Amino acid sequence: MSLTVSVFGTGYLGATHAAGMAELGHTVIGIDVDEAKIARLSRGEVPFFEPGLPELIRKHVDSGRLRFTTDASVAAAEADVHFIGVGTPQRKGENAADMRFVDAVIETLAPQLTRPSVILGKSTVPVGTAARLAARVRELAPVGADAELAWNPEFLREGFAVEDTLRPDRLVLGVDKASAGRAEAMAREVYAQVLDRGTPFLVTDLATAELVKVSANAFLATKISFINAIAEICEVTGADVKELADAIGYDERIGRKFLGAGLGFGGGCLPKDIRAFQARAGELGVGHSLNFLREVDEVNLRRREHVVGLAAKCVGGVLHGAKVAVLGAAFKPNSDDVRDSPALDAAGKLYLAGADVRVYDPEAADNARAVSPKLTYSSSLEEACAGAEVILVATEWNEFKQMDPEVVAGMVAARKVIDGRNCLDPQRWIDAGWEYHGMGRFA
Ligand SMILES: NC(=O)c1ccc[n+]([C@@H]2O[C@H](COP(=O)([O-])OP(=O)(O)OC[C@H]3O[C@@H](n4cnc5c(N)ncnc54)[C@H](O)[C@@H]3O)[C@@H](O)[C@H]2O)c1
Ligand SMILES: O=c1ccn([C@@H]2O[C@H](COP(=O)(O)OP(=O)(O)O[C@H]3O[C@H](CO)[C@@H](O)[C@H](O)[C@H]3O)[C@@H](O)[C@H]2O)c(=O)[nH]1
Repeated sequence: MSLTVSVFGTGYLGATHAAGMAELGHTVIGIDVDEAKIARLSRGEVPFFEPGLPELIRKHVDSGRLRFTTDASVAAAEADVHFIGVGTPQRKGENAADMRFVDAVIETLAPQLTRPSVILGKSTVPVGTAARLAARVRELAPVGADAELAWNPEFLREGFAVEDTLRPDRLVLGVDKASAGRAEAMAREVYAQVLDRGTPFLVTDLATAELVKVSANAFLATKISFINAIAEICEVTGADVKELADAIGYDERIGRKFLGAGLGFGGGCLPKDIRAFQARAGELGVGHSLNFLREVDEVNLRRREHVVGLAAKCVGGVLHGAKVAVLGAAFKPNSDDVRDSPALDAAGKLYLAGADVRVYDPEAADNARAVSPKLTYSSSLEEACAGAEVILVATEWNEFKQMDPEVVAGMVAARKVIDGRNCLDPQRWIDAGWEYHGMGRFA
């Protein structure tokens, strides 16, 4: 059945979710407080880089099934179900999540709910948030208990956001067990097409659903820091972390995915989510349970220092005045997101050490310039590498993986490369006369 759906927040998650819901056959209203973003989306333009999303947004804006507005009352009047996909960033100077945006949606929307409705939260939130908001909705909504709130965490990956939205590994729904069950029935209708394919659908209580999300991200972050800690050992023993990861990854209990050693994890999710999780555990009096996440964070941040140290070694110990090409600014390829990007952080550290840094990223330069305006950005690989004394590959874009070491040799002042993502073929670069440094291999 076709429903009318609203999505509050049209950022990386919300815009993709809105387009995905339209693709599933629903009529969708995307709502944001950012007027410029809404204006662009209304023209069928996507304000960020996400493969496949522009096509999907344009398709459904053109068909009339997807529209965008800053007016929340349109959603309240028309939609059967409201998704919340606004940001929950790290609070300045603290580990905890900033809940202002989620709270603002509830305070704006709930008083306007004059007909039976369901609110499904998708944002990543501290455990306990959904129960608090469910009570607040009952208090504020003119329809009272006929407005139900449930939590439906999102697991999409940037770069694969459309695919992950339309074909998720699983759907999780946390419901208020005391409610009338409207939320579960509505979620089953919204996701009918996805469920018909046999996608696992787990219905839990509110706290479990919230914890599933942050536990998944904590596990992924831990897996990456585990292999990076092993990489540190490989670096002092001459062992090869990639061969090691292959070998342990064949054990199905371990698995090869997320054992990519390198510059570590960044982005708008993993770093802030492990910090918010620790903060929440502390509030609950069980901070000790997640002490290991502090170490996960520390291992991760050490990788950024490590590449700066390697770059210094490559230029004879003195970074001041040394020409360094940093290839990549996005936190991962196929995204223009620079939130907590290891690439940009490493570039900033090199700059602060006095290096003459040139950053090149095929998609993320504008976002990078906005957060790190003092860095120098190149508009091509050639421009960044011209005269470089060392190259740091910081994001594994295809353009960098496919570089021909013979060709790049013609651009640089010295054949020295740091492969911060272990994405180059070391032997090929060594054969072309390069000094090659990997992460946890060819150290
Ligand atoms: N980015 C991802 O890949 C991803 C995946 C899963 C979960 N999440 C979670 O989803 C949430 C959103 O993340 P994001 O990356 O899309 O953030 P984002 O910053 O890209 O987007 C958030 C949007 O919310 C808008 N907003 C703020 N206040 C609002 C309000 N009161 N009403 C309407 N819109 C409002 C902002 O203007 C912005 O456009 C976070 O909790 C994040 O942890 C993100
Ligand atoms: O083996 C690996 C895998 C990833 N990374 C890094 O880890 C970060 C995060 O990567 P990824 O998880 O692919 O990106 P996100 O798009 O941030 O997705 C994560 O965060 C989202 C927001 O919560 C969740 O929905 C996703 O399931 C979860 O994978 C990036 O900097 C990667 O470079 C590594 O260093 N080594």
